[in-house]
Amino acid sequence: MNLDPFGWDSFFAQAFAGYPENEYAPGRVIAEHRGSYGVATEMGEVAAAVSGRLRHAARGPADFPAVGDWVVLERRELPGHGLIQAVLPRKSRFARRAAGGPSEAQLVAANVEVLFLVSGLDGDFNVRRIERYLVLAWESGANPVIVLNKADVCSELEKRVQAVERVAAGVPVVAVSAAAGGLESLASWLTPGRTVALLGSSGVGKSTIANRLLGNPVQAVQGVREHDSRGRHTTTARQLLQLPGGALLIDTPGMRELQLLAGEDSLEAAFADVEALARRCRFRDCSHANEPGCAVQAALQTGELEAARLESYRKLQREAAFEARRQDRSAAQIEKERWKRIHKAQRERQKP
Ligand SMILES: Nc1nc2c(ncn2[C@@H]2O[C@H](COP(=O)(O)OP(=O)(O)OP(=O)(O)O)[C@@H](O)[C@H]2O)c(=O)[nH]1
Ligand SMILES: [Zn+2]
Repeated sequence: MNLDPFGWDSFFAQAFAGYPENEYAPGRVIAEHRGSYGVATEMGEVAAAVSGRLRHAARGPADFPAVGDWVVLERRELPGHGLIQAVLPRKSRFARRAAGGPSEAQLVAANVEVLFLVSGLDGDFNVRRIERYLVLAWESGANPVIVLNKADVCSELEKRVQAVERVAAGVPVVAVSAAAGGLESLASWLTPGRTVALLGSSGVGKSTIANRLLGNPVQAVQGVREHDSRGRHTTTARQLLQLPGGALLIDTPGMRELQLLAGEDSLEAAFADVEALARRCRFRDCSHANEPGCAVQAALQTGELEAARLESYRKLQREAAFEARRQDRSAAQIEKERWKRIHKAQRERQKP
């Protein structure tokens, strides 16, 4: 099987070049179930597990494979058994706080190239929330595209698109209606072999868009997710899906739980306008409260900067600072958790 349709390219080929081809084969993680992986390889899809070597070398959850990762498999074990020896460098990564305890980031997806940030144009419309998602996008390394859905029920379309464009800093903004119209305006990002993902709050239409992109409603129901009796989503195993046009969609439940886990750098990227103003303040450590010569306050006066945007930036800065303190754990604690994981894995293996 040719791996190009799964997104194999020169970036990954170069990373794989260090592994002898007669011993190792590359593959892409297309599904993850507690500790085991579905991996697409030249020999077809295999069920795979991480090797003891990888497990022991891992410094944290982020060193384990995630959906979308390209991994290095032991060739002699294929196609019957996939043994993952290494994870190739990532183009992008999406992390969330690991469940249970003060643990470090856990990956929910890797190597997303285009991230559709979905927002509703209906009563739920919220520019501040879009700002937050943009920070997340910059943090991940994927290229964001802002998708404003439900254009069919929006009476002030132009005004809202412009409001978003003002905070988007050059990120493309498209208005669509997944339910009523088509998604042709997303086509230019859906090129063969390119990996995309949808991110946005509950109810904005991510499932509707995913089903539309998948084209075949029957396949969409089976392949993506179904609403169970309680109206909640249940998920199936396949999490990296091939769209009819050849693009790849990562659709994992983990993406739904993503919260801001951003560093200062991505904040600065998302709020470059405020940063540029702050650099013009008279005092280097200006708090932009009531210092003389404050360019930020001046911009608020002229209306160049919206007070809500500044407040949003401050709030996100506080969160980032909190997160940084949380992640600043001692090496001993990381080591302790590593051993806990190893022992747990050993117990799992010993189960009949
Ligand atoms: N009017 C209108 N409604 C839409 C559109 N797209 C989706 N909806 C509706 O919005 C509701 C939520 O859509 P979903 O696709 O389930 O939203 P979601 O983002 O997947 O939500 P979660 O699964 O909770 O994360 C559904 O009732 C959809 O029918 C649209 O373009 N226009
Ligand atoms: Zn200032």
